[in-house]
Amino acid sequence: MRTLIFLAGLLKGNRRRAAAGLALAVVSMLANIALMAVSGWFLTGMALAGAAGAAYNVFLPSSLIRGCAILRTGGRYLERLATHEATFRLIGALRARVFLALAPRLPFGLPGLHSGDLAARLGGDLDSLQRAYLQVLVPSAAALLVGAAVVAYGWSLAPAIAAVIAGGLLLGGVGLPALLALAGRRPGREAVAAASALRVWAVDMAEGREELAAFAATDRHGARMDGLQSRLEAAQRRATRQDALGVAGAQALGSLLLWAVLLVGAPQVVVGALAAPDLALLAFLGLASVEAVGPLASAFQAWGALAAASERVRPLLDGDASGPAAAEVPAAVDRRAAPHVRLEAVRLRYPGAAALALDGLTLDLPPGSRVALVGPSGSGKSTVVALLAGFLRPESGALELDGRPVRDGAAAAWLAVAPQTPHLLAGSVRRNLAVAAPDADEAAMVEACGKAGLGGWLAGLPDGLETMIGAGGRPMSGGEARRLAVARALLGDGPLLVLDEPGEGLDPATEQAMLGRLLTEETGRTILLITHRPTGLELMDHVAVLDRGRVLEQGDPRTLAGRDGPFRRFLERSFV
Ligand SMILES: Nc1ncnc2c1ncn2[C@@H]1O[C@H](COP(=O)(O)OP(=O)(O)OP(=O)(O)O)[C@@H](O)[C@H]1O
Repeated sequence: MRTLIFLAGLLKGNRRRAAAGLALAVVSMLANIALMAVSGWFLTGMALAGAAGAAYNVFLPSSLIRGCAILRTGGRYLERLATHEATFRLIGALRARVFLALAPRLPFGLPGLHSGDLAARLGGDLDSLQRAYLQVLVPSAAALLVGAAVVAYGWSLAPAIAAVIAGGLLLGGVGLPALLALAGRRPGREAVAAASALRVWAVDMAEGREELAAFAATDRHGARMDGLQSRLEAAQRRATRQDALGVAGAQALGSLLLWAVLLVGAPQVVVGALAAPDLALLAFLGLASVEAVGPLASAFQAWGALAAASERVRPLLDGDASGPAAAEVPAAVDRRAAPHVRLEAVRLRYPGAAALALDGLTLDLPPGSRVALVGPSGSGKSTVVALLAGFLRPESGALELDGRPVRDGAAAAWLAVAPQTPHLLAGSVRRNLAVAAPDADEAAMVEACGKAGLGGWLAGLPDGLETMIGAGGRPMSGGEARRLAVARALLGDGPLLVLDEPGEGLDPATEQAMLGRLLTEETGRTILLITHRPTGLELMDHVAVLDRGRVLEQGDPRTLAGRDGPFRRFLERSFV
């Protein structure tokens, strides 16, 4: 039921087109059934008239037959157009909805979800859902409407025969499909689960190939993938076999229904209660009406895979409600001037985590200030950045901008972040830098690289800014990638500059020089430096020592260095 409500909800905004598709499906089905029934009636009537030597008006039935044939062909064509159009719109809207719901929750909002699994949900599962309307909703609704119309018409001619047809349709439309659906549930779920697991393992195989080779685990990993592939194929084979059984069952049912109608109707013809042409009409009506319920077998069968896919896609959309809301940014902000940012007693937990990552953290970032967050690994430094960027939402406490509590992510409008593990786009150095400043010229890019400590690296590249990096390009060390991210942040005009471990991979002297340059040249910007190294901290206005999500000590670095406290111990590399 939940699946049905979910699927019906997907048609929102597309209901008129979907209803038109259904109406056309009903019309073309009825035209096909009428074509068969009128033909049977016409041939029998003509044969009887011929045998009796009586005159017979062929014009009305033949034009009816021609009309039905045209209606059936035209209706089918238009139905295909309408239903496919509705399907493509549905899947387009669904993909956009899922993506928009996911975007703000990545990278932290989907705990335990492997990227391969996510890819499977965004690929195969969404593809399965696109069949919901075409393969399940339209055939089911059409079968109901057409079946009711056929039985009602049959009832007006011979109630007993109509009851036989109704029984046959129920058997073919409910009994047989329900049986197949029950049998198809397991293979359907198994196929979805195996396809998803296969993707997860394939992604691991591709991304972790070096580790797998180093531990001689490639063959084992490959064997596991072979096993999953066999499971997938076995589930698909079983599903196909059941599909074929469904089609064969529906055809056999049509023939049986024809005979059953003749058996029940013949005595009525003999006693004169029913005209022979009408019996022929009803027999063909029974045979042809099976067409309406035939697709239900595969519809019910597809239900297993569909229910599994909708269960897997629904949680992605749950983010609509639970993920961070769009940042609340005042309409007229000057994005060149940093606001006064303050974190007030923020308590925060990662989705699904038991422990608090920030535990009552208070931090002040006045405009133009240079603030450092220091502390051991896991103390919560990068979490502060994720909070400012709006990826995470505080459990309690507040993020304040210019003294006003705001919803999470509002500070992101002013941010320029050089993250700890930056993502490099596949493309040139220029393309990677242009992400932050599409209009920056070559001189500005070279200058930013120089400031970030990448001047020598860039000068040593024969193709300079056109050097290809990222996936398939030139490999960069972790430190180089991080400094490229610093150059990118410097090129952007966000006045709230956040540098997460920018000196990693540099020797202390080079790191000191780079930080010194940044801090003296980037005037006017607020700088939040995140580090677990002591280099350059004496250049900061303010440092906060973090441990387990709490500030142990904060203040002017020169004052704190002279005091026997956490900061002094941190400088002495004994941590707190
Ligand atoms: N995605 C996540 N899901 C759950 N817990 C997380 C996640 N990321 C970090 N944590 C936890 O939150 C706490 C703070 O992590 P954070 O990355 O902010 O530390 P850090 O001080 O930046 O560490 P490092 O110096 O190693 O980068 C740690 O206990 C960490 O295990």
